[in-house]
Amino acid sequence: MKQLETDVVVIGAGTAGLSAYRNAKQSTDNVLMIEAGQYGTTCARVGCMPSKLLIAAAEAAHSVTEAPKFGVNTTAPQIDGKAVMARVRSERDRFVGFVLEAVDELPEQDRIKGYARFLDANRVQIDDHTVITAKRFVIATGSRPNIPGFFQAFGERLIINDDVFDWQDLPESVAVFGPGVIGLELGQALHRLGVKVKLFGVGGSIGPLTDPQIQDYANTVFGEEFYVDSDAKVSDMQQVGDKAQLTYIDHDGKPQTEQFDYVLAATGRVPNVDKLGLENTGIELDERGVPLADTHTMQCGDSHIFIAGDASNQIPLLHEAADQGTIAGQNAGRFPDVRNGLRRAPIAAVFSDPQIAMVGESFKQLNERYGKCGCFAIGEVSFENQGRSRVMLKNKGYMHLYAEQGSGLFLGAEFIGPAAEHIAHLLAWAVQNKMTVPQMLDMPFYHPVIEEGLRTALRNLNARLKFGPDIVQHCMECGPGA
Ligand SMILES: Cc1cc2nc3c(=O)[nH]c(=O)nc-3n(C[C@H](O)[C@H](O)[C@H](O)COP(=O)(O)OP(=O)(O)OC[C@H]3O[C@@H](n4cnc5c(N)ncnc54)[C@H](O)[C@@H]3O)c2cc1C
Ligand SMILES: NC(=O)c1ccc[n+]([C@@H]2O[C@H](COP(=O)([O-])OP(=O)(O)OC[C@H]3O[C@@H](n4cnc5c(N)ncnc54)[C@H](O)[C@@H]3O)[C@@H](O)[C@H]2O)c1
Repeated sequence: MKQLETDVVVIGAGTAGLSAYRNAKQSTDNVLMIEAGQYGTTCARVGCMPSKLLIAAAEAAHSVTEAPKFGVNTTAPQIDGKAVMARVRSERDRFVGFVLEAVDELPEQDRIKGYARFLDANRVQIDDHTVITAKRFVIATGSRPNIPGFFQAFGERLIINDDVFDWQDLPESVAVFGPGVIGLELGQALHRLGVKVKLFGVGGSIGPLTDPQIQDYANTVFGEEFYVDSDAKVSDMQQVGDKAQLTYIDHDGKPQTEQFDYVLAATGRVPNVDKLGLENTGIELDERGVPLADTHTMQCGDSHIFIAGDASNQIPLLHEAADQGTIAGQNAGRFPDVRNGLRRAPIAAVFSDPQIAMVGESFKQLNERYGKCGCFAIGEVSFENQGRSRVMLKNKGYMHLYAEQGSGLFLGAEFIGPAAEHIAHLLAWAVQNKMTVPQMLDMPFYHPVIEEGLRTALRNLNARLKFGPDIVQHCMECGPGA
């Protein structure tokens, strides 16, 4: 067994780990980064980027399908599944290539391949070849799909997102379990690419939404386009030959038995912390075995161990992994001088159509914080008659904005609608700058743009905060259709 000594060990070379490594190096040269799997990051290999590539192909197909509604007649789109998947894979490989180039540029002696496991609070063993003694650690081991055991009945017909992006061709049919972020994005994209898709959930939730009214709207909109049952009753799961078979109760209450080429499990993700030997470190874990870490320093208790990215189970998104990696890496590098890092306003977007976005505090978080004191107001707008959205035939959507009574402080938003990824940025910047609703209404709004819908919701919110009059229907100074 090889023995090494160093100042900082970073476990995991994903987005959080790479960022932690770079930042720790600013304080000490002695940093080792351990990677058990392939370099290239989850985001580039099997996450953000290939999913958006598949969605882009689906959008291209959908715009052809929609063209006759503008008087532009076309034949139905001819989808070449092999070509779709070839582009997904080749562009994905390009993105992965950039990461690999960056990793290659790091000093070879700093990179160790193998699975790291804590022997005690200052030693990790890598596979069966190396033991490293270190003064500080950053855990950046990411997450993996959480697959309920009963799905094993589908045998090799059961797949996860990783498998989709290695397809050589599109299948004929897929049952997707989990109408969360991954299930919605991939399920709708596959449907638009001509794959027969049925999307099953539990408990009625859809996407990351917590506001019941926006959830209902989302359930209706997606259900109008393809089969979505976010509170499904599914039984008799099994593999039959080369198909997955299941029985479900359809929207009319009738049992249906159906076969699919694949069952895609998109039922949430769990942090990769269970096989790390954390019990040997003495740090405090929550009920799910995840280290309790300060959200501003990423420090586990008052220990010399830091955590970042999906492993922390805080906010499993790419930009959060990068930020947490920066904070954890800086603090591990200069420990015991531990400092608070920048945590930005929460923002999340789902690349479905219509898109979904969450900004600041969610409806659920606000209710937990304020209880039933009536201390926050909700402003709303429907995008169904919003001018620019109707022009583009993108007029499906509903928005809720939240602000504090008395101060008018803008707190957050949940919405589904056109260009939600962009509007979410305006709103997140407003949250981070601690803007009030009147201040947001002082900002410029062009015409005709989707943001005019946001202005209507802000005006409605302003009135409900008792800061101004209710919105005027068909407001003339707003421009036609605003
Ligand atoms: C399908 C999908 C789509 C997504 N789309 C988006 C999106 O559009 N926008 C967005 O913001 N986020 C998206 N995400 C989430 C985003 O990909 C993750 O939040 C982010 O990649 C997490 O980065 P990380 O560094 O924590 O983990 P990873 O990049 O997974 O890195 C963890 C690394 O640790 C290694 N490792 C694990 N255990 C050990 C060990 N014991 N020893 C050594 N190495 C180990 C792993 O091999 C891995 O390389 C998506 C995720 C998925 C699955
Ligand atoms: N656009 C993005 O930013 C993006 C895209 C994809 C993934 N992600 C990240 O990845 C994370 C994981 O995504 P995810 O979609 O796997 O998780 P998720 O938590 O968003 O959704 C899981 C869904 O599965 C459902 N579910 C659980 N058990 C089920 C069962 N037995 N049968 C049917 N449904 C079941 C849940 O009710 C929920 O709707 C997300 O939280 C997000 O942070 C982000």
